Amino acid sequence: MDGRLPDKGILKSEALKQYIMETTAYPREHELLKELREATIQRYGNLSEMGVPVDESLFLSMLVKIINAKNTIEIGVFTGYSLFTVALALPEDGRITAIDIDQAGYNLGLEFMKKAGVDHKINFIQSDAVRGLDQLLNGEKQEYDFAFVDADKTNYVYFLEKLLKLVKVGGIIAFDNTLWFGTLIQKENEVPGHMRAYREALLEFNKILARDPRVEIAQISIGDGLTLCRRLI
Ligand SMILES: C[S@@+](CC[C@H](N)C(=O)[O-])C[C@H]1O[C@@H](n2cnc3c(N)ncnc32)[C@H](O)[C@@H]1O
Repeated sequence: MDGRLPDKGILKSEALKQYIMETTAYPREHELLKELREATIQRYGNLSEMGVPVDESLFLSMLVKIINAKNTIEIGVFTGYSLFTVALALPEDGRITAIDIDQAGYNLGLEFMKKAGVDHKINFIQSDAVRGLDQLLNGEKQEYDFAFVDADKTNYVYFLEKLLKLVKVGGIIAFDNTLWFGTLIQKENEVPGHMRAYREALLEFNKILARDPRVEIAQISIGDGLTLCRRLI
């Protein structure tokens, strides 16, 4: 993703966003997640916005615990804020398979995951996710309890198809950025050019999900929009 991004998130009141962060998110942020967030800003500047926001991380952490997830998968790691969140939330013998085409971001996050003693739960695969998921499907049969998808939005339909084979019935597939900075309700010409392809893809993806009988869905208005899909069949 290149070019400057508008302020992240669907909440358009900066004051309310700040209130949420300061009252309920930052006070509960794990010290090492905070350190990773700061290191990400230092290294990546404006692109650090790609990491999930702190309030969404707290939500993901609670969700993973509520469903007693043990074996999970993540598509789109960057420096690993969401990966580290899930690694902390999993039990000691929990496992996350994480796929990203880029390894440099992950290497930054790994330092902090090692400090927290959760790196043994992570199996990082440097690969294009389309190829990575195909390899997982062709390998030893695994059943995942939870999947978090935060990679290229033009492939969300493809990721859904593959994950519906990898995540167990009753498991959750969470798709991030499904409201794409709130641009889905804007006219195309009001949206910065570099954000239009993902806007188009997400408009289509949300429609496809709404009529897919294989999943129960819930659109969560947190961060940049998070859609939970529970596999039904
Ligand atoms: C929004 S960032 C992920 C942020 C991360 N979840 C976090 O909380 O820090 C998207 C990541 O997806 C990766 N990515 C994009 N398209 C991909 C693809 N087709 N296959 C694998 N990785 C991809 C990018 O390299 C980038 O690191």
